[in-house]
Amino acid sequence: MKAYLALCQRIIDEGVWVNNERTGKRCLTVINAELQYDVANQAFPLITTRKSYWKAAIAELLGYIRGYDNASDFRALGAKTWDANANENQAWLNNSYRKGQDDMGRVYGVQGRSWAKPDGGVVDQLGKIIDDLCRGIDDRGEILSFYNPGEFHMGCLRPCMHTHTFSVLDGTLYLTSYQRSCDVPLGLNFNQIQVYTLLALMAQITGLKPGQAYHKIVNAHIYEDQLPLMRDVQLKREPFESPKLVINPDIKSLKDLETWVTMDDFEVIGYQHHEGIKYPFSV
Ligand SMILES: Nc1nc(=O)c2c([nH]1)NC[C@@H]1CN(c3ccc(C(=O)N[C@@H](CCC(=O)O)C(=O)O)cc3)CN21
Ligand SMILES: O=c1ccn([C@H]2C[C@H](O)[C@@H](COP(=O)(O)O)O2)c(=O)[nH]1
Repeated sequence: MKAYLALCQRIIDEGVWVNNERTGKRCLTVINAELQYDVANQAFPLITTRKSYWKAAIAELLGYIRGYDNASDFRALGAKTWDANANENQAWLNNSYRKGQDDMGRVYGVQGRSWAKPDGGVVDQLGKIIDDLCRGIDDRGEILSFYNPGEFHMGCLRPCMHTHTFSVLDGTLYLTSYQRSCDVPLGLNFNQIQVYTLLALMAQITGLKPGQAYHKIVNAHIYEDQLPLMRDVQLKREPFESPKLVINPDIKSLKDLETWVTMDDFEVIGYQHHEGIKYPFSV
């Protein structure tokens, strides 16, 4: 939580204004931020200086794991977060690849579970990683990449958190996650939860011990219409102690995650937080 607040303060102190053509807004921007989450010691990085909708963040992650390409599937799990990108962005609405209401196209989990091979067939990147890790194998290429430039034109948004690399050392699983673009007030609140939970879940289903999760961000920004709320409200508050995330221990495989897991299988204990803040969202 301290690292999150330090990044917000750094953007305010050192950020440079950048015009963003896609959203038509200006962003106060810094380059390069590195966060680390201690999954081994269950230090769940949940924001406490405002109410965080952590279940929606985990629902989003579960949707990526399942390879969802439709905002209605995310809604059914408990995340409304893809509604706007699927249905309100004019460039995507005009795109001939869009298959109708709620379609997100070939984004995130679609690439993670069924990356199209040039000679036909698909690659299930996540399935391969889990098979390897279950056998204690780290081939130094346990990489889950959503970043497929050849198919950007077939999706509503390029992935922001685009690559997750898993590593095993002495029976302990590590995760390094890379993010090219980060909406710090809204997106990072979710992305921190997702990086932590992805490592915790992968360790649980592969029988490895969870270690550290390293989160590397390139462009970290605050949109101009979010700045007053961040500077004058959220950053004036004192953080509370980190809560704990409890994951149902019956989740033991990728199949479990794909079939019966719901948000009821996740619980947060001891979440003390300040009042909610509604940040503007840019489509
Ligand atoms: N501009 C922008 N920022 C993002 O963070 C973002 C995108 N676009 N597009 C793709 C996904 C969708 N994500 C989102 C979308 C919405 C919220 C959001 O509105 N969060 C609110 C309420 C959440 C709820 O009620 O469930 C929040 O206060 O955190 C968060 C992340 C992250 N991504
Ligand atoms: O997981 C996510 C997904 C998206 N974001 C933010 C980062 C940017 O503000 C927008 C994406 O815009 P681009 O023009 O494609 O960079 O969404 C995030 O923070 N986390």
